Amino acid sequence: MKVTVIGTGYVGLVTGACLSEMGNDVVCLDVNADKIRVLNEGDIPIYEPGLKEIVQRNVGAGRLKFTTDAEQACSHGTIMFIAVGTPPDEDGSADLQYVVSAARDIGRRMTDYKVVVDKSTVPVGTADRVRAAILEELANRGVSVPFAVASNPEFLKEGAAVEDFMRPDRIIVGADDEQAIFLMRALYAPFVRNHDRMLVMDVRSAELTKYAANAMLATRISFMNELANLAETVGADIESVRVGIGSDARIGYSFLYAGCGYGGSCFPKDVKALVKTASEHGRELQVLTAVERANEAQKRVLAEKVKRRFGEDLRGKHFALWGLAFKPDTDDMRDAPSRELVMELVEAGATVGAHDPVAMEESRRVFAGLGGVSYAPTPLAACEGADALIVVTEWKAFRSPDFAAIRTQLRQAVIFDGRNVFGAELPRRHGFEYHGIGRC
Ligand SMILES: NC(=O)C1=CN([C@@H]2O[C@H](COP(=O)(O)OP(=O)(O)OC[C@H]3O[C@@H](n4cnc5c(N)ncnc54)[C@H](O)[C@@H]3O)[C@@H](O)[C@H]2O)C=CC1
Ligand SMILES: O=C(O)[C@H]1O[C@H](OP(=O)(O)OP(=O)(O)OC[C@H]2O[C@@H](n3ccc(=O)[nH]c3=O)[C@H](O)[C@@H]2O)[C@H](O)[C@@H](O)[C@@H]1O
Repeated sequence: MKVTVIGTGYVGLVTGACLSEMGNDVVCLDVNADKIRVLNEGDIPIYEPGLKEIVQRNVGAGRLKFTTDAEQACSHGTIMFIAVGTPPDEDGSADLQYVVSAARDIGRRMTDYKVVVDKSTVPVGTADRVRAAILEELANRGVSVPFAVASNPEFLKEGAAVEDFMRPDRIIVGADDEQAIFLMRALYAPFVRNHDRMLVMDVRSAELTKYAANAMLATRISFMNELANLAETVGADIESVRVGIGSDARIGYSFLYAGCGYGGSCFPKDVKALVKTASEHGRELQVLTAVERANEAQKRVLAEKVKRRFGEDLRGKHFALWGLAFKPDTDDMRDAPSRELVMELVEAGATVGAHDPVAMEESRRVFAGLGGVSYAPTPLAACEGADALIVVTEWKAFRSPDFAAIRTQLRQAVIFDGRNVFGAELPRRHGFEYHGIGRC
């Protein structure tokens, strides 16, 4: 099938690459010429396990092309995915300017039937705005071309994006046009071969399903983080509590890890956007408002622990930081808890020596101009001369460290474990003072 993907970020690039891997003829469009140049040179602009190989294979096979030429891209696909960013506006609502601009790009050029698919995470009612923008452009041209607008939200996780796209739990399609539903079923059939996991529903329900999923996951995390803080106060261990409740099949184990707050480009912005959508319709989402507030507070927990231990004035103190990305297996630092932590430490006068397996380049960009942050080539090197080790991201490479070697590097044997990767016992046996999240 001929497919166009507008936007080659985490979602667009994975979508285009995986669809071409299944034999589709895909053209990916982006306004960012640097990204397209990198892609055309056979590299990928993000770190995502397994993606580069798929991109290279399908570019080589001629099934995957990258362009900045809207004319070429918009005349190509029968199915036109919109996978551009929907960042938070100042008031928390999703900024739809890129989605609408992509829709206009399509409307300005389409000459035959298209299924325009919202893959970006967009508030309820956006499909209507996309349809209106396309109709307006067609009217400007004085032509009438048939098209359908469908919603097909994406549920992939960064770091596991290819696996999630190739083996989805479900594929949600919101559409009311029979031809669009038929084409979407045909496109996704290879991804759900063993049993059909495509759920077709009305467009508004599909749009809301995406926010509901992210909001539910964020709620579980904030719930556990609040309980973790309580566990510390009452002398309980949140890890025991996690296993104790996760074993109830009605609850399950997923997304119950307490930590230093959820980050990334989606949970924070999507929770805010859903709260905003509700308020625009005169409704208050009390649970989600609290989820967001709890997460904001949780992102400060590590800095508070450090200050409780070393004092409010951190001048002359140096800290080793393991992990900058908002989660393992990505270089993405959007809304990462490390950002707030580094800012708070540096503002209090401390210096930071950081290590992350892939996000150090991104970090240099994020903290450009901020003094006091240096980078170490290995986790151990980051510990040299530090007053404590702080773990922010649970990369696998951090999970079984050589505690004896770390002790020789640190000035003081103190660990703050923002992701509970070590557990208390092992570091304590090595003579460390251990501060986890919700650990006794
Ligand atoms: N990052 C993730 O893990 C997931 C993201 N989403 C949603 O998918 C959407 C995209 O997210 P990301 O891929 O992370 O964003 P991103 O910021 O990585 O990529 C968006 C891309 O769209 C391009 N773009 C913007 N306007 C354009 C236009 N008019 N024409 C062509 N290209 C244009 C930008 O240059 C950029 O390369 C968002 O709505 C997000 O909430 C959904 C599921 C997972
Ligand atoms: O809409 C999106 O963009 C995506 O958002 C999340 O994916 P992602 O943000 O890539 O990563 P997650 O693995 O969900 O982690 C998000 C944050 O929650 C934190 N987290 C996760 C799980 C947990 O138990 N505890 C916890 O604190 C992580 O450390 C991370 O900061 C969802 O999991 C995806 O299904 C969704 O498609």
